[in-house]
Amino acid sequence: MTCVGLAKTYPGGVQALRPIDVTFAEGQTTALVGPSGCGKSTLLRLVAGLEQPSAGEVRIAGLPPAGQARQGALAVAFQDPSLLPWLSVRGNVALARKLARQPADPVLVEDLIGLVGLDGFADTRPAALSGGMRQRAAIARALATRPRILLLDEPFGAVDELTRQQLARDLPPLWQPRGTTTLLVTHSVPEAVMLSDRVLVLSPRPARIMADIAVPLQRPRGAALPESAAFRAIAAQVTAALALSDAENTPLAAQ
Ligand SMILES: Nc1ncnc2c1ncn2[C@@H]1O[C@H](COP(=O)(O)OP(=O)(O)OP(=O)(O)O)[C@@H](O)[C@H]1O
Repeated sequence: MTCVGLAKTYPGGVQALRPIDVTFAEGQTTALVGPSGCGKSTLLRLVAGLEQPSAGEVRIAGLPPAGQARQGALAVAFQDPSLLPWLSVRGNVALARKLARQPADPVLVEDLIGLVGLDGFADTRPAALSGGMRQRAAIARALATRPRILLLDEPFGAVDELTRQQLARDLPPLWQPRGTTTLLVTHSVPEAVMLSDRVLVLSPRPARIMADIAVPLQRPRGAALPESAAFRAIAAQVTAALALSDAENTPLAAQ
């Protein structure tokens, strides 16, 4: 997946993204971190085909993103999960396959619901779930089509800290062995390092890539990994790059 000269200025003149050139290797997970409002979600929405670029383009296996989403090859789980209120968790997860015209796979649907920790809530409707549970349902839904590209925008934002850490350990094995290319927006440095093969640190708005940091830590990654020297060294690198990015913050960029 490649972004070539990808830039976005919103109607009204807010420049969110400077022209960005970046290639995401197949099967890799990349975390996007940067100051609030810098343009991380904009980049994700452009890659998802939910937003049109002002310049440049996104290519996924040589094609624009829109067609990929329709075929279920590209899936998103965003911070505010848009689950259908009249369907149960199971119904929402299963619907993703139907919309992508993939055959029903009840076993996969049950497996995913269990893996995100919603066993016992498969028949529950979104209104009766907590925010964190809805986010987990959205992750299960995103994985239901076995996408090649997975876009996660602060997917654990409403999840408590312990569950967050558990999801950061348990979820990557769901997509990594399948060669899924994953982009993850997060505000948490430990989460970025735990989940990814690469961390991109973005500048204040309009975003550009300030640092491109490799995360060559072995998988699977266990609960003790954040205590290791290797993990801490990478986290320190990301934190230092974020501090540099913050230092660039002008009153204009902070608006
Ligand atoms: N639809 C829109 N119309 C106009 N401006 C927008 C729109 N969406 C986002 N913006 C602006 O573009 C800039 C980047 O927003 P974006 O949501 O991409 O940032 P972000 O890095 O994801 O922020 P956060 O970390 O706070 O979620 C912000 O100044 C925002 O106000």
